Amino acid sequence: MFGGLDVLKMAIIKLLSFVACVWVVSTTGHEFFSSMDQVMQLVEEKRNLLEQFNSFINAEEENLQRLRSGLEILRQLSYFKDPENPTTDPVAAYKLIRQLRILWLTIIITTEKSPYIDFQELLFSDVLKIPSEEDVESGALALIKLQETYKLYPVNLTKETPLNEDEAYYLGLNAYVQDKFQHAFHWFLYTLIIFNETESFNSIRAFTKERLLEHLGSSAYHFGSLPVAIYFYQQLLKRDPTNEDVKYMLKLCRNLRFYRTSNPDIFTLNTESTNSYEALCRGEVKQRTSRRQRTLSCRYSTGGGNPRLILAPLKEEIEWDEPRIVRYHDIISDKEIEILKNISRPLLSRSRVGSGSGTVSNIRLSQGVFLEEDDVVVVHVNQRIADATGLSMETAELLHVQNYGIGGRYETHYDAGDQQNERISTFLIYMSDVEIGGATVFPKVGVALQPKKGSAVFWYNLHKNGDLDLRTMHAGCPVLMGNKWVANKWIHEFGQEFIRPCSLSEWE
Ligand SMILES: O=C(O)CCC(=O)C(=O)O
Ligand SMILES: [Fe+2]
Repeated sequence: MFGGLDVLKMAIIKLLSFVACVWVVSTTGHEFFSSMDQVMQLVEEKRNLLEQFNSFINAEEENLQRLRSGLEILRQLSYFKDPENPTTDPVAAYKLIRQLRILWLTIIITTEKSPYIDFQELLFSDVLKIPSEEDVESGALALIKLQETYKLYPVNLTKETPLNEDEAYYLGLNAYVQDKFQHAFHWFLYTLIIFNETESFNSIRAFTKERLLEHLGSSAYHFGSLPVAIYFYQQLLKRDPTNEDVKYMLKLCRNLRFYRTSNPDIFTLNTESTNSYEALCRGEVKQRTSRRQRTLSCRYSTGGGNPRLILAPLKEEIEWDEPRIVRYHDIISDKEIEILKNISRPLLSRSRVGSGSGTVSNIRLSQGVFLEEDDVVVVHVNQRIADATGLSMETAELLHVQNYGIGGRYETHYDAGDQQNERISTFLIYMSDVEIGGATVFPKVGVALQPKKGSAVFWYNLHKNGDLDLRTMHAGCPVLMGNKWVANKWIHEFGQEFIRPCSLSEWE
């Protein structure tokens, strides 16, 4: 059938890697898409590349000039002027030999390697940080994931930054190979609209209209929307009447229509919640929970008479009662945040999940770093966490700074597992606001906490008896717009015995 789905998929995968190869110059092993801050630093890389590229073109122009004058000299040589009647004058012979030799050497040198060798060296060095093929591909998948979570059509997603046909087509292909046929269809449709507007301009594209129609038909077919598939296959057949594969697909779709009872609407994204995590990320908080949230209170806290807090009490807000989630406002200043970001920037690397050194996973799209107490700001922040929570930092982990990238997120997880000396509690500092998305959500209890720069949220992951509190399952929602920075302090059980006495009760 139609070359078979697998064949079509293989062809798409090949095309994807081809497109990525064309777009991407080199792979430096440096990852961009998982940190918005790293993406923003690409502006600097672009400026550097622009300057070097300009110098390269100037040098190449000079080189061409030299080659042209060499060609002119060759033409002028009397020997070449009259090959029928070559001269026997020894001086002319010597002159010819010498000039030819010099010219030959010049040609060799000027054609063999670029006069501006520094540029080539720069292109293939680690100095210039260029996005890798994986960056382009993962960035595309992150955009599709954003569409899924926030139910976005291509027009919604591209409101700020329109995409050209090739970019949109590439996103369609990425969605298609991930079996996300509805999103693939919408990207191909978006591509078709631009294609039709620009068809007369004869622009160079990575695909043909026939290919696009085939993908539209195929995405609709796999989604189960047979009438739409038939429509696009018909369009394709009009342009390519002898295409046997299309005739076969048309026949197949028409036959299947008799047996299928459902006809899913490919044009409308289903806004019913697929899971409560995504619904919370979209701000769909239940009436009941939002009312309960409103009854919770705010107060000034001195951490039970902590001398450091008597003069500057903390602004404490109860965000949720069970499990208790407390927000501390203005726990860290903008200046301290800038310092923490500056220390972290050069040290960031892709976040991992799991025990030990962990593994890179799409569940957690961000870059992070654990900060030693080398800087006084890190020491002060750790001290403030100790003051606010009243807990010992003796066995706590180092302060972990995180920056999220394109569609950056951390899907539902528990901070604690079932090891010894578990993470008894989490102190999560928001080091930025987030324009859209990026909330911290607790799907089991229906809580969504919006990042607010300078504030922090705190909760216990364990009951007093040491068992995991299942209600603390949480997630960092995908960032739709903004550059989200957080800092985590994970506080462990050991050392808290006399501060938070354990309980034998099953319920505490
Ligand atoms: O960024 C967030 O909102 C949550 C981060 C988180 O849960 C974590 O890093 O463990
Ligand atoms: Fe977490």
